Amino acid sequence: MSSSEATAAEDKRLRKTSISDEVVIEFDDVTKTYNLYKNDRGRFLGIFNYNRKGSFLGSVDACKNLSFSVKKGEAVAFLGRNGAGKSTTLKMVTGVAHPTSGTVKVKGRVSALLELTAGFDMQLTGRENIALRGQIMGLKRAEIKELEPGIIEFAELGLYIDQPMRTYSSGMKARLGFAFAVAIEPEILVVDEALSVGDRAFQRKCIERIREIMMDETVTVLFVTHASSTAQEFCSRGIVLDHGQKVFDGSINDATDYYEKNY
Ligand SMILES: Nc1ncnc2c1ncn2[C@@H]1O[C@H](COP(=O)(O)OP(=O)(O)OP(=O)(O)O)[C@@H](O)[C@H]1O
Repeated sequence: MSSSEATAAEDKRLRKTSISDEVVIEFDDVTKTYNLYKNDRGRFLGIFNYNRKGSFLGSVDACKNLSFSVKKGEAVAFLGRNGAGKSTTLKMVTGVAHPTSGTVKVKGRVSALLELTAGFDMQLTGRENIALRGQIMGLKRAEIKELEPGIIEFAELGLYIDQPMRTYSSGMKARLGFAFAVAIEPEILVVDEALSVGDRAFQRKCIERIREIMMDETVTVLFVTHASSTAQEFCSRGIVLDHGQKVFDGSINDATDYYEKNY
């Protein structure tokens, strides 16, 4: 076997290779603008275009004229410096943020390993929050009941599963968030590399689980990173963002080269 064949074989072993032609994520000329105000009162009044007191400070385009599409089964790394617009892009995929102009189309069940504890009701127990999150995601009661034991087991919460979440440590909350996100068999998985869940032992377990999902050929993965070997290990494609704009889109090796040379 020649060295290029050996490299190709190695690539095949590590990265997802069967990518379908079906487009599951499409950004068309997307701009996301955040307005900045002196204080929360100004921000609130800004919603009604009422800012006579001059609390409007300016605006930031977190994403600017961003267009790209992702096919089912692709694993794409988003590279860029702090503030480049990576999180904002992913938030528009998960539906937490909406474009100021342009369109975002997403097809399939999205699971986000970003802000794991957002949306939990701290007065409810862990078990009740599983049901609540399931309902919000449109799952049927029977489906939630089926997922529940696996989530509880993965989160390792013991008796705390029936205690109000306000009594949980921050690591315990994140563990439940992670366990839920990976239990629902996502079709699109959004991962922030900076994600930290619980202690070291639990983090190892999470990384293992993320690896398993990422290797599933039918799952589309979006991965946020500051250029790392993990992205090269799992992703076949890299998109480099700079001040909200796409400045490179190509194979992961070319993308990390571009990023390392230019930033
Ligand atoms: N809610 C918000 N209100 C105002 N500005 C925001 C908001 N969210 C993001 N921004 C701004 O938008 C820009 C892009 O931010 P974003 O979080 O998407 O960058 P990032 O590439 O994920 O950065 P990092 O690597 O630091 O996580 C930054 O200038 C940031 O300050």
